[in-house]
Amino acid sequence: MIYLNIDSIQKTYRKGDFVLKNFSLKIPKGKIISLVGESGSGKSTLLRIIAGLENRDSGEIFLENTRILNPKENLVPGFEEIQLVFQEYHLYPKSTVEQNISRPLLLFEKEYRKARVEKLLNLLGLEIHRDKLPKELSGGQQQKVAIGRALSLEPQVLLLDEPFSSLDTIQRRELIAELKTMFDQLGVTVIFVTHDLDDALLMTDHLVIIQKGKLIQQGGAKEIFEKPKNLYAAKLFSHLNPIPDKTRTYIRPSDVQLFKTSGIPAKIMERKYLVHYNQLTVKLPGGEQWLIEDKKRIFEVGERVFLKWNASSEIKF
Ligand SMILES: Nc1ncnc2c1ncn2[C@@H]1O[C@H](COP(=O)(O)OP(=O)(O)OP(=O)(O)O)[C@@H](O)[C@H]1O
Repeated sequence: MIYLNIDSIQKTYRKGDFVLKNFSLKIPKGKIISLVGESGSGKSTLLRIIAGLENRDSGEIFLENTRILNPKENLVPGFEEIQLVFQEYHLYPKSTVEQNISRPLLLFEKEYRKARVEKLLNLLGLEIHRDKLPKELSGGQQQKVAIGRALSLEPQVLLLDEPFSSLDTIQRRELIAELKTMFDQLGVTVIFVTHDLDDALLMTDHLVIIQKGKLIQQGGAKEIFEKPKNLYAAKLFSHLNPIPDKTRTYIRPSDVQLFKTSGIPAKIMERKYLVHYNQLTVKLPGGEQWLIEDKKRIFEVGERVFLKWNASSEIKF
């Protein structure tokens, strides 16, 4: 059943310059999706519109049967049921972790407030930090507090706008894995915005790809990897080598095999030691440069190699 219904949203900041174009997305209750797109593609604008914090030019947002009002229609913009978390934590610097999380609950009964804060401290693994000030926490811990505060009001929808981009890779990956488990336990519906596909996939396998304000493709990661709708969606997953003499046809570096004796000849121009393979830049007879993966790490710069691939791995648009 559709829970969050984003229907034909259009948005311009300047006349004629569409930031969101006819954007529609239907999300079931409790689903976690990752919204992926490059900088400037309209992701933050979309989240602010969903949260009722930004006016849309046309289109509607419904949370079940409740229409999300534009800020201009609402005395106090925003909705308790939909919480937005940004990269900047905006914690109260002179309040402890516990106080930061319980702050939105000031008008609630003491018993409820206490129980809710305990639950979140526990779920977020922050009990031992409860009396610390934000400046005594790591970036990841501070972001957990911000998420705890956003969750204190028991929102139905949590919108995460690149909240982990200031953290280092290891911190970020651990936090995403932890939070994903927590979101599943709470049954909260989540839209996670990122431009990093690895982060997106750690959170969920369900991707929504946005390009220049338009929804390009959505679905499971495997499905999009195997059948990308356009070059942009395909390139999110890996580099693409254009196949000479075949228009708009590409091959992924991971799908090219390297041989010492037969295949398409190429010369190794550059070699980079990456975590899982050596990345080779090779030059084809026509002068095209391709990226190739040498998984056995056996080829040297200057050597000649021969390339082969399965026609079924070619990607055509
Ligand atoms: N308040 C604003 N006034 C005018 N233009 C804006 C405003 N906010 C965003 N824009 C423009 O709208 C476009 C989309 O911006 P938005 O921040 O939504 O993209 P994004 O995908 O979230 O980018 P990023 O990943 O860099 O945060 C950009 O061209 C941006 O310059």
